[in-house]
Amino acid sequence: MMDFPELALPIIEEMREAAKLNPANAIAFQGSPGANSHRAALEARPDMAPLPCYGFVNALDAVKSGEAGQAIIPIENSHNGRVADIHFLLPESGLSIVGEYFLPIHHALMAPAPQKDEARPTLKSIKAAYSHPQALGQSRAFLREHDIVPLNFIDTAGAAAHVAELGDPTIGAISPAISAQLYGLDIVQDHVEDAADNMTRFVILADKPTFLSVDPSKPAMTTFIFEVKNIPAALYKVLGGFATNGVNMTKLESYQVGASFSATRFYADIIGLPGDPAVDRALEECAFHSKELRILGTYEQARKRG
Ligand SMILES: O=C(O)C(=O)Cc1ccccc1
Repeated sequence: MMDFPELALPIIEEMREAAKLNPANAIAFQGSPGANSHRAALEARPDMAPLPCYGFVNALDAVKSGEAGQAIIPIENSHNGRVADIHFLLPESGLSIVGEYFLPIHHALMAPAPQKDEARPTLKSIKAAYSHPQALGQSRAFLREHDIVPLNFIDTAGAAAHVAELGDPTIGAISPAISAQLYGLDIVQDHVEDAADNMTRFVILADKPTFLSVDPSKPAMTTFIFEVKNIPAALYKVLGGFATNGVNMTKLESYQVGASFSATRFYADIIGLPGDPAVDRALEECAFHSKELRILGTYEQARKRG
């Protein structure tokens, strides 16, 4: 299936109409109404109209085509690692990171409400549950403990709508509690995430960087990708530049480019912004040892680091 569940369509249509009134003031997110990304959009940009998009690529395309002024995308989770493959998507999209947002995440297990004199769904009666792979990963121990088979769906709220459409009381969804209300499901158990401090970091994207509007007196982050030259110790030398200039790197991830497995690209976050002499020197050294260096964005910290 390459489209939203039918049950979600009336709400989506309403949200699309609202976003169309002023596209520059719309913020695209991936998933059906009620998804975590929807809540992140409402909290991070309360004055903007959230625009639901089926996949991450559709959310980025909405910004590129001018249907939305910004997009909000989950990139990493405190307990389950990478979320969207933003490493691939973002450099290709040509968009810039203009902000970040941290959202505490809670999941509920829900299932179709009983018809007439049917029994209410219980932990024992649910055999399988649909959700976004991240939500399933964040509830792994809970699912195992209750012998519930995890089934992938493109987003958590869409999973809830899908389960409501299936109407099978043995098949549940792991989704934010609000989805139960939106799609008419029963909450079997709330807070099924394995870690109470489950947190997801989102990035906010736009077609123009906000580098010049970042207040230099406020703590900022800079995100960039680089591909080191294929010589021994190139990464060591790049990191040396950040070390000697006292620039704090808070994230470094590697990923393969193409099928040769010899070209490794890195995705990094540092504290600070270009224009600061220490950051400029470290980035210059990084560029010297790299085939490619691209800044994806400089933005104010949503949360103090270090
Ligand atoms: O499917 C959703 O609800 C999303 O927004 C993606 C997601 C899933 C789990 C945690 C954070 C974000």
